[in-house]
Amino acid sequence: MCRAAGTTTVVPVTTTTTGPAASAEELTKVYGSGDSRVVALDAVSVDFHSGRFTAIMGPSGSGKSTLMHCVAGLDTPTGGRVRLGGVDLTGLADDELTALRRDRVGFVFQAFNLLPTLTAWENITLPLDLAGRRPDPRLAETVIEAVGLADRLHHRPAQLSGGQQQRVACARALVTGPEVVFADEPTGALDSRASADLLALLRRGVDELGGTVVMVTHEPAAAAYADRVLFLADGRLVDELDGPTAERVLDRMKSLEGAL
Ligand SMILES: Nc1ncnc2c1ncn2[C@@H]1O[C@H](COP(=O)(O)OP(=O)(O)OP(=O)(O)O)[C@@H](O)[C@H]1O
Repeated sequence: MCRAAGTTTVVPVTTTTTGPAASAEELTKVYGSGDSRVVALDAVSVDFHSGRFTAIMGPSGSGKSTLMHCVAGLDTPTGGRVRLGGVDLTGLADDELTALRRDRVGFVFQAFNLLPTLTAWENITLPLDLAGRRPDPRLAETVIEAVGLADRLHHRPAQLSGGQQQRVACARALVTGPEVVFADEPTGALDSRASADLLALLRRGVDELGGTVVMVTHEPAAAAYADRVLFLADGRLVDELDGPTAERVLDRMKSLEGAL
């Protein structure tokens, strides 16, 4: 799964720190061949700006997860380019991609993916331990305060509610100070109250920690926490909305689904 601390893989770092936190250029992903060929992404170009919260929406099968996985270095594109924190992912070897994900990216998945034998605190600091890094005390304190679990840090995941577990996963994603946090349906397994807490936490990660969040969601109310919503249909970027409200997102989704 993860690499042990002390491994020597070094991710190439460019000297440029301006520009988007991540970007895709003419990104194409094709699965299968012949009769089972599926074009999941069809020449998608998009920038994910630093310090912004972007939601990705679209009908089922439109390519949302594929886009996120390719930009996060979890999946390899068929064509086009991905840049993440100034690094061109094209042609990186597997161990370089692993190191890049470990050092520069945070993930929050629908299934919380916490290690059951570790406490909340040990789960939160696991990526740092694996990278042989110590938590930045100020960042750790801010994250723990934001997560609101100061009195639960020594509990194991089974002793926490689903909402609390997801907030631990979110803290784990934020505590490394990553270039981008990628969240794939992070509220999919939560009730509305726990969803609101989690989304507020991601929002604070952007507003107070200067993070960059990219989130795939089906829920207009969740997308309304973002600064910008991208809409995919049939593997193409077909629309976007700045300063979204749940109503406006729902309207766009209805017109998209009506057009299919
Ligand atoms: N590993 C795979 N092998 C073959 N086809 C795949 C694979 N992964 C995804 N696809 C196909 O690629 C297309 C896009 O899938 P993707 O999961 O990115 O869509 P999505 O918008 O995230 O869907 P959902 O909202 O249902 O999760 C779909 O037609 C899907 O069936």
